[in-house]
Amino acid sequence: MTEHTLVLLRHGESDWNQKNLFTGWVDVDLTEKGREEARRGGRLLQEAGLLPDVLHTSVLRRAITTANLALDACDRHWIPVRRSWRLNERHYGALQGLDKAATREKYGEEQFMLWRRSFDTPPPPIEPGSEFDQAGDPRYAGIDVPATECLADVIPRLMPYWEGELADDLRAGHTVLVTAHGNSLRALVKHLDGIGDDEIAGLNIPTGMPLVYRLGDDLMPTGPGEYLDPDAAAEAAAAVANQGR
Ligand SMILES: O=C(O)[C@@H](CO)OP(=O)(O)O
Repeated sequence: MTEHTLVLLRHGESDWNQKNLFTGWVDVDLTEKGREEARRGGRLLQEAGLLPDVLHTSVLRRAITTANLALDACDRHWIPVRRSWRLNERHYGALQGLDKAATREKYGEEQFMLWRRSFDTPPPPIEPGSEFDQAGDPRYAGIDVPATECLADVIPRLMPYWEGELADDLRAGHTVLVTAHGNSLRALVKHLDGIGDDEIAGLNIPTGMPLVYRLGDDLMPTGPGEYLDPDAAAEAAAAVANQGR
């Protein structure tokens, strides 16, 4: 059996993570802390001898910049890159741009958590033409930009990319780095770890922490995914879980 290596990396802290705003498809930048998280992610890869030889990113700046900084830190800035909107964060609908704590206060804990973490409750749809609507953005030309997405909506738009471009690179023997987002990575980890629709609410992906999977020929994990710095990852995942409190 050949082992295939997949490294998942959520982008470093973004401006809107720092401000505690729902982000989704809004193309915000990294904070200085987020940039340092990305560089540290790259150093962890280097120390572990896990040097990616192909990169896949979303089309959002926070994932692209994270990948650039991480790869620069491990001297892999030159590897081939593919980008896809299919790796984008889930679209947060009308919540994009809203403060998480104020939203929790206004709608209550239960509704807030249904929108944030339930498998199949989408946030209210974004108003067409409103400030954070991406419909006219040239990078999405020819794509039906969603008006909102729950995790159940992310899976069918992500899986063709997993089964296509990502599977091809993994099967070719490459060490594949995917830099993406909290919820697009939750969807991928749900598939890899076989997490049930109810249990997925408890999964939070920390920013800037490389998560490594060894996959068999069927491209399913041969063991649990492992964070390169498990203690820091657990602490950072708890901080994500507590956003809005
Ligand atoms: O706002 C978002 O787009 C996501 C990730 O930052 O937030 P949450 O963790 O609340 O799903």
